[in-house]
Amino acid sequence: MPAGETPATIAPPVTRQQFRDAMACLGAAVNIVTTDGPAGRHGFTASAVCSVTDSPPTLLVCLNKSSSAASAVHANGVICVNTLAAGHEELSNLFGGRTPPEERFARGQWCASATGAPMLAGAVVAFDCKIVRTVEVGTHDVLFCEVVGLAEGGAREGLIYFSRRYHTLPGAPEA
Ligand SMILES: NC(=O)c1ccc[n+]([C@@H]2O[C@H](COP(=O)([O-])OP(=O)(O)OC[C@H]3O[C@@H](n4cnc5c(N)ncnc54)[C@H](O)[C@@H]3O)[C@@H](O)[C@H]2O)c1
Ligand SMILES: Cc1cc2c(cc1C)N(C[C@H](O)[C@H](O)[C@H](O)COP(=O)(O)O)c1[nH]c(=O)[nH]c(=O)c1N2
Repeated sequence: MPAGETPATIAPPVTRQQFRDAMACLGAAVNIVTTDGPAGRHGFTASAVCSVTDSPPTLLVCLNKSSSAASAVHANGVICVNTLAAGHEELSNLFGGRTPPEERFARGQWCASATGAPMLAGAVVAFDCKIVRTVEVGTHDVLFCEVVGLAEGGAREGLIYFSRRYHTLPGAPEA
């Protein structure tokens, strides 16, 4: 559409495909959300991650209820949100579905965070969290997560998912 023209509107009801096509226009950081505990180790790729409040430090993660990671996440009650860096595209796809959990962790270097959830060496940042509330909305559970620990991985270039593709973000200049 040429700049300055009125955008074409879509009449209700908005279909799933129309919604997805529109959401593909929103760039987002890519994260691997991990868990460990009595229900075992698991993880999934998530772009639906957002800051909620800084007091107490809280973020939210939207988790598809049909994900193979869902039961472990709920039972363990802890997650680590590992924000991916440039070069992590393959790892993102590996955690993006249809691979058994242990095969996912065969790639990348992982250590246990304070909550026990796997933390990725080389992530841009990692948020170690306890799940404090869960709200079910449609196909997803919205996990409200209190951040109990942080690790800055030191990776310089970021990774973003936009228009169904990965893009690299340049890092901040050296101080
Ligand atoms: N929030 C999510 O659950 C979510 C987000 C991104 C991608 N994905 C999954 O990753 C795969 C590839 O996605 P893609 O971006 O290349 O193409 P796509 O056409 O499946 O999705 C486009 C955009 O729509 C949104 N979306 C996709 N599936 C969704 C869902 N089930 N619930 C809510 N929002 C959803 C996301 O913002 C996504 O980037 C698909 O299987 C998709 O379902 C899921
Ligand atoms: C870039 C990108 C972004 C997302 C995803 C995928 C990819 C490639 N997926 C899908 C999710 O990772 C996938 O469904 C899980 O790995 C579960 O798959 P299995 O049920 O284990 O096969 C995903 N799922 C989810 O529940 N919330 C999310 O925010 C996202 N975001």
